[in-house]
Amino acid sequence: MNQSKEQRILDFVLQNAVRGDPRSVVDAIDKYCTQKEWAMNVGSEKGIILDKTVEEVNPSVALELGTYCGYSAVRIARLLKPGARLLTVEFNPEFAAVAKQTIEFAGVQDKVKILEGPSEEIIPQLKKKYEVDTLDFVFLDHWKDRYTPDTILIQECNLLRKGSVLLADNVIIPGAPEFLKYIRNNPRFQCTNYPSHLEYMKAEDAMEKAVFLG
Ligand SMILES: Nc1ncc2ncn(CCCCCNC(=O)c3cc(-c4ccc(F)cc4)cc(O)c3O)c2n1
Ligand SMILES: [Mg+2]
Repeated sequence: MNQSKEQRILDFVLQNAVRGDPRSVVDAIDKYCTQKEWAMNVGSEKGIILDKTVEEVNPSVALELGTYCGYSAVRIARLLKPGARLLTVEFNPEFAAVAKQTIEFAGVQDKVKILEGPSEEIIPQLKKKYEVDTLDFVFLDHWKDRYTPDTILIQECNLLRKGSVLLADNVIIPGAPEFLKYIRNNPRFQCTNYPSHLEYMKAEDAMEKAVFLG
């Protein structure tokens, strides 16, 4: 049965990156997706915005919605302090399997837990089943029309604390206009827009940061 694009990306990582070196895994995926096949990883330019935000927040508990091949999970996990952890949600089992191998090859598996299922099911389980008190950082990179309902659900589940940071990918392409309207008009969030470009392309994109004010 012929390979998926995600399998081809993983094979390229296994053959071109260095086991235990997260930077080499990130660079290998960026190289493959620049030279061979486009894929919806956050990419190197928006990845720097992600890195800077993670370093600023220095989260003990981080949540990612939309794991895909594990590119941003590796980017986030490599920056986490000892004992800190990333929970990443992916409902496509094939993507989750590729991400698991990418994360293990990078050597960050002890910091990352892949939760398979739709975000709307997983989020209400975080406190009891996954022993989360509050989330310090949330990276939204899943269905763009789930950004708003999941941000509301995260608040309803009492998962945010004063200073929790949300960072949303793709607010221009594919776009999350309803999320921007919701979050920018919500007095409980302080928003900042970071213009950038669609991964591996010249088209304009942006990320939106929203700090929960409590
Ligand atoms: N609820 C729930 N819970 C858990 C889940 N796990 C996965 N999903 C489904 C997520 C499906 C992938 C989401 N990501 C994107 O769609 C995406 C697209 C583009 C893009 C595409 C074509 C273009 F021409 C231009 C830009 C670029 C990006 O950077 C993107 O992130 C879940 N859903
Ligand atoms: Mg994205």
